[in-house]
Amino acid sequence: MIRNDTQKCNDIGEVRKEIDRIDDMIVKLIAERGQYVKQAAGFKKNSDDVKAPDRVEKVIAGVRAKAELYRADPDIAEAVYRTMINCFIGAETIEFNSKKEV
Ligand SMILES: O=C(O)C(=O)C[C@]1(C(=O)O)C=C[C@@H](O)C=C1
Repeated sequence: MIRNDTQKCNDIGEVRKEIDRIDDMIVKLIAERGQYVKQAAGFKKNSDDVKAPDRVEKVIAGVRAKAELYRADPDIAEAVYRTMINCFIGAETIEFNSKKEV
């Protein structure tokens, strides 16, 4: 759930409790996203397909637009996504190579 009604915190403990709550959601979503990225490997023919640079740029453009909509910093969203997708390409490459060997 997206909450735009952020709470006014009274101390750093309250701030960190909210950050920990949000991190729990983010990590769960990274895990879920990762499962779909692994599945993507099964539909690809070669390592260029795995890297899919055109798709990466589409994802980044979409993420920047969503960041504007939700009042997040688009540069932060892009940097986070570029790092995350690079890591996912690594995981997808391992998955792709393991399927090839079967
Ligand atoms: O869309 C794909 O083809 C994916 O494999 C997913 C994904 C991503 O994490 O968004 C990962 C690897 C590719 O570089 C492109 C995008």
